[in-house]
Amino acid sequence: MSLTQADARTSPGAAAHPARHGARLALRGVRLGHRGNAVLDGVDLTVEPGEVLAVVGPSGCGKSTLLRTLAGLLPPLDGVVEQDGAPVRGPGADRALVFQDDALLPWRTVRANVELPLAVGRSRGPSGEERAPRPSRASGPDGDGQGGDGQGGDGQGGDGQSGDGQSGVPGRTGRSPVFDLSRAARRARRRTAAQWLEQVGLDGHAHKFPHQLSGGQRQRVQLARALAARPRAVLMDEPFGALDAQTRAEMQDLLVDVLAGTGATVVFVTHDVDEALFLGDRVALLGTAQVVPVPNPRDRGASYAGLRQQIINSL
Ligand SMILES: Nc1ncnc2c1ncn2[C@@H]1O[C@H](COP(=O)(O)OP(=O)(O)OP(=O)(O)O)[C@@H](O)[C@H]1O
Repeated sequence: MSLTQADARTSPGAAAHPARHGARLALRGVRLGHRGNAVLDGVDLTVEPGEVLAVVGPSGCGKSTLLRTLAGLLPPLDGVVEQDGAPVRGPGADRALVFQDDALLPWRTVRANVELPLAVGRSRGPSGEERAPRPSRASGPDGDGQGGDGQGGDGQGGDGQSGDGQSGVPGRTGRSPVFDLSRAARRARRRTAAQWLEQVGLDGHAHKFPHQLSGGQRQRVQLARALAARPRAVLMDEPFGALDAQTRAEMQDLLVDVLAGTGATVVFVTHDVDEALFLGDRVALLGTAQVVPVPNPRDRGASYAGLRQQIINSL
């Protein structure tokens, strides 16, 4: 199974954001599975930067296993998993995961959930010291996502109600540069989260808790959280599988919108053939070890009777 270079016209945001490109993900001769039991063998698959690869296949064929292997959560039983030519040896902030299951932290507000990867992804210098956050760019969510990365320590409340959460940091009367940077970073995180929540149509919901949202709204929060830290790859495991048809279509459109400009590479597992044909530049059919290109990705007007049947036959 192999993928070749994606059509540049269909790479989401590639032209709009040439400096921030997606990761190239590759599986080379990979045998993957759980506890020594292979689910798929001899997998050779390359996902090009900025490409959306939809993955379909019969239940139990290994779609989630493939995604977890790409994420670095599951080591391959054999072969090599690479990101930009370097072996993937574990999970990384560069690769965000979005699941069907509600993976939001129920005790954190919507905004605190979106801030989470920014806080976790704090940057440290070679000797472990906190580093200054990079200056934020005011050009929208994509512009300053890293601005909030510089510092963590927002506590579990995560809503700015808690302290800086950094031991040994001087108080207000004795501010050190570290303290000031931390405050700036916290503001940047909050600003980034607010921008992403606006981007996914949830401004006004920032202070709610996940249980106060609908299923579609919770998926929007997951999307905002996944993209807030500007990952170079987004790995999505049936993210819209539990939604009704109309909400699902809205989420597909939203996904296309929010990916535009990020340049992120996307691997999108789905059971829905039409979803795969709408979102994917290509569709990987795990059941038959084929990868088929989609002529007009993300075009609601496109219809592919033959291709659709080929995919259905592979399931
Ligand atoms: N944690 C695990 N430990 C052992 N075996 C597992 C584990 N997770 C999945 N498997 C097995 O690996 C195989 C592939 O599972 P996987 O979840 O990747 O399939 P899938 O294609 O995503 O299925 P579905 O479409 O039903 O979600 C199955 O036989 C499953 O039983």
